[in-house]
Amino acid sequence: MIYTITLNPSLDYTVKVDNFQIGELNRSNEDYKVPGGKGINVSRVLKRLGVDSKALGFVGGFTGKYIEDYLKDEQIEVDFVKVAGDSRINIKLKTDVETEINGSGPNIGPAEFEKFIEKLDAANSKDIIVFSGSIPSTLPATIYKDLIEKGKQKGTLFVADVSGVALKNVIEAKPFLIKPNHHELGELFDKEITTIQDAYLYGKKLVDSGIENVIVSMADKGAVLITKTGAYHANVPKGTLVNSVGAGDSLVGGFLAAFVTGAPVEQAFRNGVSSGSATAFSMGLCTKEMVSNLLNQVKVTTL
Ligand SMILES: Nc1ncnc2c1ncn2[C@@H]1O[C@H](COP(=O)(O)OP(=O)(O)O)[C@@H](O)[C@H]1O
Ligand SMILES: O=P(O)(O)OC[C@H]1O[C@](O)(COP(=O)(O)O)[C@@H](O)[C@@H]1O
Repeated sequence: MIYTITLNPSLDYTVKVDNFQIGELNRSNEDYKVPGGKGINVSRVLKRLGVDSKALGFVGGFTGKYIEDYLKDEQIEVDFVKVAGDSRINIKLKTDVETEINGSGPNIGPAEFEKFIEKLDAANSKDIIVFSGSIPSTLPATIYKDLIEKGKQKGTLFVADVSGVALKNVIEAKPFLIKPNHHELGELFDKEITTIQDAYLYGKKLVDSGIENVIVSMADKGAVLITKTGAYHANVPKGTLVNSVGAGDSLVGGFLAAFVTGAPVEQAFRNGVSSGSATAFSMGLCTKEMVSNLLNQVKVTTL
């Protein structure tokens, strides 16, 4: 089973405004709501690619109910711990550029945290746990690291798509795979990373430190995969950027969907990049059809 963990789920509210004027009354041309949060997006992409997963984390209030109902409608198994406050609303403003405002999310108390840990304790050596997204301020900043160290003793595989301090901490626990984007990798090393060569150099440092696989996603420059035995670059297919929200989560989902069928990591990586681009070229998340249509344009080359 794949468990996706979203500690701070969201209702993503996307608003399209042509000719946006700051400080004025603007009216949207189009707006829509979807459940969000990185782990939830991974579960939704996995489902679209034909792979089941279980979504864990914390939800609360009317927004939490919306998130849970939406996922159930998509036949995604959920096992969220309920909290008293409302799950956050993240605003994705689409003008001539993309602007995001992510909320802080509800408080999580010790009893709720304990319930979550019990649910996660069910995972065993056949399972994959995906930790994605920000850590609510009421939880320990080392939560991902602590849980990886504990779970690795049981043989569970861990994937992490996190940033900032959480990424720093997670690295110490040496998960099976991490997927920073080039900004997040740059922040980690206090260096601006813009080239494939730099993504490789700094990603390699992480593999040398003991992480098995590192994928550095680079938006329209594709992605770099570094493993213990090799390094690869994947280009992106041709297409028009429609929406980059969830592109990174789609890469992770696409990777895992292929990996669980027994595909080697380089092949899973190719499927991940195709999935990321399929999402970038769509208004919502990728579909299986789009991912397979774009796949033959994604070439994986050895670095
Ligand atoms: N403008 C784009 N054109 C084509 N593919 C894209 C674009 N932006 C993102 N992608 C795809 O999505 C993947 C993840 O995107 P990225 O923006 O690096 O991740 P994140 O959402 O985590 O910041 C990329 O590796 C690529 O496959
Ligand atoms: O937990 P964070 O870092 O605030 O991120 C949450 C946001 O990330 C997303 O999961 C999108 O992530 P990516 O664009 O990196 O794939 C949104 O759905 C959500 O609003």
